[in-house]
Amino acid sequence: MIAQPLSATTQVDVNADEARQSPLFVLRGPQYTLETRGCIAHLPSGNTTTLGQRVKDFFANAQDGPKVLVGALPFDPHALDALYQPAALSLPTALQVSGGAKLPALIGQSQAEPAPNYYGDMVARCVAAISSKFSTSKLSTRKQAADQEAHLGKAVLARSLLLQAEHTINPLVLAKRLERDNSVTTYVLPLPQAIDEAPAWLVGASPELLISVRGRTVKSHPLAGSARRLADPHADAKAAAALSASSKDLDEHKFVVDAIVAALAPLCSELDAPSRPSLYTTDTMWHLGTEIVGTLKDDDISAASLAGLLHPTPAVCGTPRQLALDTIHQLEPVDRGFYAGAVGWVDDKGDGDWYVAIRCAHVQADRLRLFAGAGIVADSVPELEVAETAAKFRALLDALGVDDTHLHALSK
Ligand SMILES: C=C(O[C@H]1C=CC=C(C(=O)O)[C@@H]1O)C(=O)O
Repeated sequence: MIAQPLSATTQVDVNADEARQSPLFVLRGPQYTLETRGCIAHLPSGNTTTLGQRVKDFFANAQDGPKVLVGALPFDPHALDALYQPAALSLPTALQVSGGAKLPALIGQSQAEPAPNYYGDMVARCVAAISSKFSTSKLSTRKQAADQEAHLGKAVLARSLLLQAEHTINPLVLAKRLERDNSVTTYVLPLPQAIDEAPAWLVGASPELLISVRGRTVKSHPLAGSARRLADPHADAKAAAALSASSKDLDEHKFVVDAIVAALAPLCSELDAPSRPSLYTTDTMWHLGTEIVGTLKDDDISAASLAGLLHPTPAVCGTPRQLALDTIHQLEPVDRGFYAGAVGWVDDKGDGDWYVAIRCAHVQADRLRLFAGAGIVADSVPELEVAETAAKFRALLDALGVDDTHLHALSK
């Protein structure tokens, strides 16, 4: 559907009410922008294992309208996804937001859930649960341990920050602020909500491509292993060099690449993944990243079925998957919902792009819940993971104009 970068620009005037009446989906990345309006039909919801088949059945019986489904997968692969066929695709748009591009002021104290010290305790408990078979000094026994599916090697633990605004937040204004970082893909999409609740949105700026399909070409760009960007260029370069050389971060990264390669290899005639990650940077974070590129054996495999197969990768969940999911459910006090899920689109030919739904906020009326997670491995240090998650909130906090002096909840 979107093979070429689009360049035309139109202007639309959108306020929060219109956005609600006409569900608006926006995915804006360095290569192209996809915007959709309205909703013709919902994909019957289900879990990741049935996603590919449901999408296929949907397009086999699709009504008139754009032959594309847009939406989100929740973090929990057993929970229900939320995809729909939009009524119209818009050209790339310079959003003119009614009332100017203002966000309401934040009021009251932010609330960290869990509190940072509790998060540190969660990390310590997780490190204790990680099998010594996975310690970086014992890599030779690691594959054996993973094969047994019995030993936890990595789990990604998240925390959240609740913020209260003076009045209703327009999700499009927040997305527009996030767009200032052109290394990320920003997204805004409506989320399922209870009938008596205000409209809910997921708004974020993801640096991480879960899967992209164009014809038989597949790409994935997993990230794992992080360091905060620093204002001083010399210190910033040192932080990046330290990240590249960190055995703990390289280890954390390898879990993700191994899982994606293992899932894609049986479906590809060619698959290329560099043996060492490279540095990837956003305005606020350094990451280790690996570009994986392959050729599918079969035309019949859609971006949706691959997203369902890969999600949740060890970049947001852990290894082995089920054990990591159990650990996350035991330790995290707040349900992730669609944070650490995936957002994207798939068309009737199977092409599509799905991004990992990180660096985001769940926005509902005048409240925002920001999420940030960090990969925990045998060598993780609780205080450093508290600091890393604090740094990962920065993308959203900068967009909201919140500085550290107003944010006691971030690290205390
Ligand atoms: C889970 C998140 O980040 C993932 C992506 C990049 C680096 C990560 C890390 O270094 O832990 C995480 O795996 C998040 O930002 O909430």
